[in-house]
Amino acid sequence: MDLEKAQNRIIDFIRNETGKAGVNGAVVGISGGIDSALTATLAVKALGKDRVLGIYLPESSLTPAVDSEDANILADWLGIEYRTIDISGIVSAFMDAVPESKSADRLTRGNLKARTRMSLLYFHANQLNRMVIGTGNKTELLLGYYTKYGDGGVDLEPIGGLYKTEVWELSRRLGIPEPLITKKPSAGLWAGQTDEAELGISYVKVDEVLKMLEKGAEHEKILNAAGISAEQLSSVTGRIERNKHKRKVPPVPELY
Ligand SMILES: Nc1ncnc2c1ncn2[C@@H]1O[C@H](COP(=O)(O)OP(=O)(O)OC[C@H]2O[C@@H]([n+]3cccc(C(=O)O)c3)[C@H](O)[C@@H]2O)[C@@H](O)[C@H]1O
Ligand SMILES: Nc1ncnc2c1ncn2[C@@H]1O[C@H](COP(=O)(O)OP(=O)(O)OP(=O)(O)O)[C@@H](O)[C@H]1O
Ligand SMILES: [Mg+2]
Repeated sequence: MDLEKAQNRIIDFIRNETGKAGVNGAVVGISGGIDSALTATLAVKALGKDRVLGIYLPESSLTPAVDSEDANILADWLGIEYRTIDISGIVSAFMDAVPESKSADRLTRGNLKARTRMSLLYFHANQLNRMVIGTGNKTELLLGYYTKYGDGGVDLEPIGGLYKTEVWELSRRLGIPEPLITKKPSAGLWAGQTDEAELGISYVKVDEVLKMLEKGAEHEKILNAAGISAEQLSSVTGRIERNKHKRKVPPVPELY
């Protein structure tokens, strides 16, 4: 990939889409992770620092302190307006109102957190006449590795054409502070969660696999070239298949 060209296209995309929508700017959830860091950086290049609001949305009992430091470092580096809203009280009020949620599995509870963050970002977008800028990369979008209407509930996906490994490359090129680039990717939905452990494969390998699948390569060839197990490959293809619905608008029955 020509990263210079990709960067310019993404910047134009953000400028054009927000311009067409007639909004005043962007709202981005800043987690201290690299996807949001790159997205916010490109949004600032497209719109200027005064039109990008970054919101850090920790859960006090769970989010590691390093995320707060990294989110702060990024916001300072970009010079954007930055707010912090703790989601713990909202999530626990939900749990109190829905008693069975306390015994729900960690995935169901985790998705609730992602959807709580989405609601807070849209609150600000509504108030300020801005768009919610998503941070999904191509790897996540292909795998459906995001919460439907949670972190997937956004107005634009500017880095949705970049594989995760390309997110790292472009981030280095733009001089994003290194600790955010080397940090292990995590959705932060439960204690100790990391993307690669949950997916059962590294991002380097999964990107290799996704690129080969995109070119229509045979599974046998992919197994040999990527050096992964048949179980890892079927887990990847299973995710793609299972999560196809996330990339469609909800179906409507034909009545005539
Ligand atoms: N065929 C179908 N057609 C239409 N809708 C269908 C469907 N199958 C399920 N559904 C709906 O989709 C729901 C399941 O999807 P969803 O609610 O998204 O839940 P699900 O895909 O099960 O879980 C989200 C995954 O994304 C990961 N995640 C979330 C957030 C952030 C990040 C990150 O990297 O930062 C990662 C998370 O760790 C988990 O692995 C079902 O409850 C149902 O409502
Ligand atoms: N604590 C948080 N504060 C604000 N936004 C958050 C928080 N956690 C998640 N989000 C939002 O959800 C998005 C999806 O999370 P995801 O983990 O995929 O991206 P990331 O944290 O930016 O990067 P990484 O994959 O390196 O962890 C984030 O980019 C961010 O917009
Ligand atoms: Mg993260």
